[in-house]
Amino acid sequence: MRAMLLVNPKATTTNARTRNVLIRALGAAVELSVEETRYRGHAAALAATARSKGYDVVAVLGGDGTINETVNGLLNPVNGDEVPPGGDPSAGRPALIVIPGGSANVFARALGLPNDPVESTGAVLEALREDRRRTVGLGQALWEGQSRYFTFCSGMGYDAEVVRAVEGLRGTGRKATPTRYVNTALRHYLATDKRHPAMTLTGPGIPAVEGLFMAIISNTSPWTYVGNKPVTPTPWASFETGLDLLGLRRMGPLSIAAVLRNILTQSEALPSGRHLVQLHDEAEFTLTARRPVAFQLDGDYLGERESVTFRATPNALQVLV
Ligand SMILES: Nc1ncnc2c1ncn2[C@@H]1O[C@H](COP(=O)(O)OP(=O)(O)OP(=O)(O)O)[C@@H](O)[C@H]1O
Repeated sequence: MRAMLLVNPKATTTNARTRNVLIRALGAAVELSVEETRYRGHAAALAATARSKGYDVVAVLGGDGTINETVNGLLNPVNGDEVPPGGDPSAGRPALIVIPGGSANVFARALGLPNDPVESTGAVLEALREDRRRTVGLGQALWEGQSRYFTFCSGMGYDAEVVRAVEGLRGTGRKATPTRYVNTALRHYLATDKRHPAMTLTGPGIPAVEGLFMAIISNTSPWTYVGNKPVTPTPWASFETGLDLLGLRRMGPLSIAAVLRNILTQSEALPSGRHLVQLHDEAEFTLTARRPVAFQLDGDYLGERESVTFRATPNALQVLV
């Protein structure tokens, strides 16, 4: 079995020691080549190369950003590999292995891996030995002629504004800790527009909903973690179903407090409230906005957008887990 290991040396919790442990362990199990990512977007290019060269596995040591790039590289179409009708699209792509080396590691943890690179290495070695694969669906966001896949979530509105603010802080050298996210979210709540909702939700077979301030789009649950605590605004979302959505039509302190109480304390029940909009297991929907609204995907800020379509991509990848 041929595997390419992609290491982001700049990811928050990746260091030379875990990198070496992983290289030794994986190298004993498969024919391994190792690549370090050198710049933003490099993981996507390397993963696309691994796919076109017929590698069986692409392993990633890094955070959710590097995993997102890798997945997008793996899903790039390669000439002549169209899936026959009824075929399994995941079968023609290298399988994915993830080892958490970032700050939040939501994708790895949502797959059930321990949030520790050495322990996760043990778990994926066992999966390799037993050829234990899970086929997962992905989300896809499409806007202005562009598209990008996401592994766990996307969002428009307040949560994307918080992602943008944290990215700004990281640009000044500060790390993205859970405390920094929470503090930034609290501070930014005072600044965000709580009076003029901009978004409308539409989709095939979905009654149009106007007046949304923010929307969380999920491909799995949890949406994120605060430390070890899962945060579950869309508790029914899963890698095996279509996309879920939680939209907010009010941003007042009481409405927000009720949502926070729900999503921090309940893990299985849907958040309740008349100001909430919920979708479960949908194939496609679109958010349009009457002014540009902040947009994020797998925790990566992608600018302000006026219309984004979200689409489920079933059976996109096999993950060794
Ligand atoms: N050598 C590099 N120098 C600078 N940036 C890099 C390099 N390699 C990859 N990147 C970029 O770093 C970004 C963040 O990396 P990654 O997601 O792996 O770690 P993280 O930010 O610590 O984790 P998380 O996404 O969980 O917060 C990625 O989007 C990737 O494009």
